[in-house]
Amino acid sequence: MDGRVGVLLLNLGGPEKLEDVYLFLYNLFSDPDLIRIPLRFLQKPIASLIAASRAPISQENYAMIGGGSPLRQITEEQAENIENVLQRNGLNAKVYVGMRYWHPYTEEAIAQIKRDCITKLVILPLYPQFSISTSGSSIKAIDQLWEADPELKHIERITIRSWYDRPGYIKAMIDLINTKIQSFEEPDLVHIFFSAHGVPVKYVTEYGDPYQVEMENCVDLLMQAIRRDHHRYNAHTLAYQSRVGPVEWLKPYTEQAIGQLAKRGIKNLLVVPISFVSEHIETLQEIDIEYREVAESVGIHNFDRVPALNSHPIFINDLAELVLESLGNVEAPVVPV
Ligand SMILES: C=CC1=C(C)c2cc3[nH]c(cc4nc(cc5[nH]c(cc1n2)c(C)c5CCC(=O)O)C(CCC(=O)O)=C4C)c(C)c3C=C
Ligand SMILES: [Fe+2]
Ligand SMILES: [Fe+2]
Repeated sequence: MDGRVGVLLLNLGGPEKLEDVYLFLYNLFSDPDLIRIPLRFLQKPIASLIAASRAPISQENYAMIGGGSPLRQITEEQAENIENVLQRNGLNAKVYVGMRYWHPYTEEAIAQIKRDCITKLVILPLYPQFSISTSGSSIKAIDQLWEADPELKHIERITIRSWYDRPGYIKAMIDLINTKIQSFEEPDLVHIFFSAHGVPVKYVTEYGDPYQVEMENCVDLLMQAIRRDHHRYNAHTLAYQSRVGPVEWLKPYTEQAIGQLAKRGIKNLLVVPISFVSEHIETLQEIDIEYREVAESVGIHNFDRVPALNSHPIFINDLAELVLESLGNVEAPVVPV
């Protein structure tokens, strides 16, 4: 292959220390793809107000998980592991991490990509399902960097939008779900509860975000695979967590759905975080602490969560294979880690 191949993993980023929380939130709320302030010149002043008002509660939450987000470390490990699988398959590519709202920022990654004289870049968002608010926002930021810098035009870009239907991703998820189901005393009675990160309803109804459809398809694929192994597992729910602000978000909301299931007599709940592939505050604090408390308070005492994929080998191999396929190298199956 001519030139040098790079792979850029996109992610959200998270504060590494409690002192970072305000600036991280300010970056997040300054993004018009995350909250749209109709008057553009008010975006930054309003972002600083919302960030200041949310910072204390957000800091409390980060304090509960050790004082910062583990996202950077996990994403850097994923990058290293994908790079190793690519190398083993004869592709001498370098894998970079570009975060939207914290270090290493996407801009920093692109600057390094330029210095490394990369000529072909595979852009791979670490969100299985596409949303305007996540992958969309990061891809747009990259487009803007390309428009602003003529030197970047020499780098060919291959952008992967979403990949929730990849067989390796599904297989790795099923592996984790099955292991957890078997750890319950009565595996047949386990209700599988998919908890996705929410978005405001108008993203789907007004802005055309495919997020909800991709999420529902993803759950269907996972349930089909689970039923192939265990014919009796029909019981599942998809709900949406982590809403912020006063507007309506996708429903059902996770905490309300847990209450409804308790009313139906469900006693065994296995939560599957589904919109994100790494541990972060929404799994470690919101599900493991907040939603566990909600479940306990309504009488669901057998409550567990499936771990995030992080560097699950089946998942890492699948992402490497996805990169190879996007480059047209499909002849050989990947040599696994
Ligand atoms: C697919 C995943 C995610 C979607 C969709 C998403 C949309 C979205 N998020 C906010 C507001 C906040 N998100 C925050 C943190 C955060 N968000 C995601 C993922 C998605 N967000 C993750 C993984 C994280 C945690 C990162 C980490 O620290 O590890 C936060 C800050 C935390 C807090 O204060 O609760 C906010 C705020 C909106 C408004 C939105 C859709 C429009
Ligand atoms: Fe979020
Ligand atoms: Fe949250």
